[in-house]
Amino acid sequence: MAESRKKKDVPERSGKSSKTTQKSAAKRKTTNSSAKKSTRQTKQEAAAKAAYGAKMQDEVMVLLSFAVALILILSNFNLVGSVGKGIKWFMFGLFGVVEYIFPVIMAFTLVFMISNKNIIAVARIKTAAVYIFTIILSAVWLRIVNEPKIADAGIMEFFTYSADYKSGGGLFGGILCRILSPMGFWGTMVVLIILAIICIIVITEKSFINGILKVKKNGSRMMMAAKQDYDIYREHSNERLAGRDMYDDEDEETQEEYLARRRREKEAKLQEKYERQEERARKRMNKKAHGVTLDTQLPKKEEAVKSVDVHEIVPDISVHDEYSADIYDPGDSFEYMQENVDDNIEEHIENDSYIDLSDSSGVDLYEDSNENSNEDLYENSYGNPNEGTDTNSYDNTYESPAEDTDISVTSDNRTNTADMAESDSQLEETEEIRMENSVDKKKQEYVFPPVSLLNRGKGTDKAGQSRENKETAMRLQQTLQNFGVKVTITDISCGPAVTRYELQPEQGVKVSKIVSLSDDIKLNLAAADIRIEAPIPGKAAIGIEVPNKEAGSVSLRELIETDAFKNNTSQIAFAAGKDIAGKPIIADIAKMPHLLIAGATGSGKSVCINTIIMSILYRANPEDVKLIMIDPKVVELSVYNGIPHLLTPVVTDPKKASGALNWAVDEMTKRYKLFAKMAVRDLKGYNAKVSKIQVGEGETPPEKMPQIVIIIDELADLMMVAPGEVEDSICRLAQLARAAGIHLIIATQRPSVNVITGLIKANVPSRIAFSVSSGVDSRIIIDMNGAEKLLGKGDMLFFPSGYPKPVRVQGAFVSDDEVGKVVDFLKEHMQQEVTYNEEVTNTMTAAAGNVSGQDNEKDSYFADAGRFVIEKEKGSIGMLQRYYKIGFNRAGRIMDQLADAGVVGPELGTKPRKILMTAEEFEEYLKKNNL
Ligand SMILES: Nc1ncnc2c1ncn2[C@@H]1O[C@H](COP(=O)(O)OP(=O)(O)OP(=O)(O)O)[C@@H](O)[C@H]1O
Repeated sequence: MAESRKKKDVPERSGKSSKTTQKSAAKRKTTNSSAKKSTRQTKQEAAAKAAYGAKMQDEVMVLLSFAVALILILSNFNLVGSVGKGIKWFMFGLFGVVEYIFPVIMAFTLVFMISNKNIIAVARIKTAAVYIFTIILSAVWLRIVNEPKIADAGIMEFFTYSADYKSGGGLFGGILCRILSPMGFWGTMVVLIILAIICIIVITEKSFINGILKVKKNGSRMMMAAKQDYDIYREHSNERLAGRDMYDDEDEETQEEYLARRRREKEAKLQEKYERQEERARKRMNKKAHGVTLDTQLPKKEEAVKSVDVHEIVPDISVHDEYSADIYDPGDSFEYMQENVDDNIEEHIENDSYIDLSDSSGVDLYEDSNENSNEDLYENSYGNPNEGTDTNSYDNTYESPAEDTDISVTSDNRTNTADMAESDSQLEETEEIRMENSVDKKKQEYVFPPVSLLNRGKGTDKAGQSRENKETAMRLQQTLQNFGVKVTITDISCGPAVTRYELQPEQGVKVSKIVSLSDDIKLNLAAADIRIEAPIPGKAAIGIEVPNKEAGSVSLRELIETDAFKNNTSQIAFAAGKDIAGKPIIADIAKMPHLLIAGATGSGKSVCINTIIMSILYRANPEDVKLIMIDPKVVELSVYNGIPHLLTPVVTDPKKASGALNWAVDEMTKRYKLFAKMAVRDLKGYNAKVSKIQVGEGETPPEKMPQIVIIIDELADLMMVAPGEVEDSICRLAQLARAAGIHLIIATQRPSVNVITGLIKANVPSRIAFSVSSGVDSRIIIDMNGAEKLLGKGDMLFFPSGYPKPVRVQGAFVSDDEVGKVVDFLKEHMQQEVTYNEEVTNTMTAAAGNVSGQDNEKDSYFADAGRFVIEKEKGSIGMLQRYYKIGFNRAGRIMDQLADAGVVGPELGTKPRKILMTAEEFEEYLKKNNL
C-alpha cells in the first residue's frame, strides 16, 4: 500500500515539480527578455551619450583649432604681445617664409581631420601630404634664395636664421635642402618638384598624367573631379553630422573601398551625362552648322528687353542637308551618298534639259545610263558592283530580310493556303504574260519634265522679317516677364510661314507655367494662333511658334532644285516642304512605307498629294514606278489621266476603287510567289536577280517589276461604299505590301474613327496632319494634340514612322497650272499611246459589278467558296471571312448566294448551315450556269 501511495505521490509530485519548473522557466524567460531589453536600452543610451559626447568634442576641437590658427596668424603680425613674438620666432624657425600661410594650412587640416573622422586613415595620409608639401615649399624657397648657404650652414643655423630674419626655409626646409645638396641646384629642384607632384596626387587622388591628358581633352573635367572629391567629403561630413554612421552597415567595406566605390559611382554618372549630351548633340544634327547662332545671351537683366541680340536662321541650301535626307534613319548609308547620285535625274533637273531623242536610239540610251548610274551606286555603298544593278534605289536596310520571308511565307498561313491553292501553272501563266508584255511593248523612252515648267517661289523680304522677329522676341520676353517668368531668347528660327522663338527659362521656372500663358502670349503678340513646344526635343529650351505676318509659301521648284532632293537615291522620294528652320524635308515613301494624310477641308491635302505625284514624275521612270490614283472627288486627280506612270486611268468610281485595291492585293500575292520562286526576299532582290539572268538567243528575260504607289484622295468616300472590303484590302496591303514594293498614300478629310479605323491606323505608320478643327481630330491622326493649332494652307505636322515627335513643316506648293503643264509635257513627249494594265481594269469592272449588281451576279469567290464549304461540310460565314480575308458583308452575301443555289441550307441561328450538295453536284451546277 505504502508502495502504491509512494508511486501515486511520485507522479503528483513530479507533476507539481514539472509545473513549477515550467513556471520558473517562464519567469526566467521574462526576466531574461526584460534583462535583454534593458541591456539593449542601456546600450542605446550609452551609444546616444557617446555620440553626443563625440559631437561636443568635435565642436570644441574645431573651435580650438580656429583659435590656435588665429593666434598664429595674429602672432605673425605682432598682435599677440610677447607670447606672440615667441610663437612667431619659433614657428619661423621651423618653417621659414611658409609660416605666413602655415596657420591657415593648419586650421584647414584640423577641420578636415575632424570632419572626416569616419575615414580618419585617409584623412591622416592627406594631412601628412599637405604638411610635406608645405615643407617642400620652404625647401624650394630656401634652395632659390640659398640663405644661409645650404652647403656650409649647420642644421640649427637654418632654424636661427629663419627665426631671426623671418626668411629662409626654416629648420625643416633646411634639413631637406641639406640632404639634397649633393645634387646641386637643378637636381634638388627636380626632386622637390616631383615630391610636390606626388603630394598633390595623394591629396587630390588624381593621376597626374591622366590629368594632363584629360585637361587636354576636356578642361572642365578636372574641375568636375575636384568637385566630385569635395562632394564625397561633404557627403561624409553631412552624414556624420546627421548622426548616421555609414559604416554600420558596411562593416566589411574599408574606408578606401568606400571612397573608391563612391568615386566609381560618380564617374559612371558623369560618363552617362557626357554620353547623353553627345547623343543629344548628334540628334540635333548641330543646327549651328546651318547658320544658327546661339550667342544671344542678354548682357544685363534690366536692359535685357531693350537689347535682345537675336539672329535669324538663314537656310543655306547649298549645304547638303543631312537632316532631311536622314529623317527616318540617321544611320542609313544610302542617304549620305552624295556623290552617288542617279545621274539621270540630276542631269535633267540641273540643266533643265532632257534626253535628246534625235541622237539616241531610245532603248540603249536609257539602259546604259541607268545601268551605269546604278552600278556606281551599289559599288559605292556595298563595294560590290555585281550585286546591285537594280534601277530601283530601294532602301535595303529598312526591312529585315528574315522578316519579309516570314511575312510572305509563314505569318499569313490563311493567305498562303488560299493562294497556294492556285496551281503552279497559274503562276507560270502570270510569268508568261509578263514576258509577253515585255516582248510586245517596245520600251518607251521617258522624257523627264524640265523644272522650268514649274514656277519659282516668291522671295521674302529677309531684312524686314528679321527686324520684325527681333521686335516680336522682345515683346515675347516682356510679356513673360510681366507674368513673373524670366526667360532668355536663345534662338530664332524663321520658317516660311512660322517663326520659332527658343526660350530658356531661368532656373526654377516651371515649363507648365509658360504653357499656361499661351493665351496671354497670343494676346500680346496679336497672333492668330501660337503653338508651344515644351521642351523642344533634344534641347534645353522651349519653342514658341508664331505665325509670320506674311505667310510665305514654298514652291515645289525650289525643293526640287535642292541637293537634298537631287541626291536622294529613292525613286519614290518626294519633296514634303520646309521645316521651321527652313531646311528642305525630303521623304522617301519606300521607307514610310504607307502614308496617311488627314486634315480639314482647304488645309492642303490635295496640294500635298499633287506634290507627291509631281515629285515622282520628276524622279522616276514609268518602268520603275507605277501609280494607281483613286479620286472619288473626281476633280482633283483626273488631270493626270494619260501620263505613262498610270496603271489604270484615274479611278473616280468608289465601287471600282475597291476593285483596284483588290487587284493590288492579288498583285502583292503574285509578287510574293514570284519572290519565293526566285528565292529572293523583296522587290529589290527580285529586280536585281532578274537583271542578272542570262538568256539564250531568242528568249526574252523576265521583266523587272515596278514599285507601285496607290494614292487615295478621300478615304471617307470609299469607306461609305464598301467599308469592310476597303478596310480589308488596305490592311492587307499595309501589313504585307512593303517588301512587294506596293505603297499606299491615303488622304481623308474626316479623321473620324469610322474612316480611319484602328486597324488602318495601326498599319499605316507614317502620318501627315494638316490643320484640323479640334484636338480630338488631331489625336485621331497623330495621337497627340497640335494639329488644331496649325494655320492651314500647307502648314502641316509631318510624322513619319520612326520619328519621335511630329515636325512642323510648310508643305510645298504646286498649282493646278503647273501640274497641267507637266502633264501636257509628258503626253507630248510620249512616243506611243499610253497602255493601261488590262488586269487592273478587268478586276475593277468585276468589283464594280459585284457591288452594284450583287443581286444578279455571283461573287468572284462564289465557286471557290462553294467548293470550300462542301469540303469542310460546314456553311459558316465566319469561316469564309477568315479563309478569304473578306469582310462580314461580303462573306454573308456569298453565303446567301450559296443558299440560293441550294449548296447550303437556311440559317440555323448561331450554328453553321447544313450542306445540301455534293462536290459533283456543285461542279455540275457551275457548268450549267457557266460559272
Ligand atoms: N503648301 C501650300 N502652300 C500654300 N498654299 C497652300 C498650300 N497647300 C494648300 N494651299 C492653299 O489652300 C487651298 C486648299 O488646298 P487643298 O485644295 O489642297 O485643300 P484640301 O485639304 O484638299 O481641301 P479639300 O479636302 O476640300 O479638297 C489651295 O487652293 C491653296 O490656295
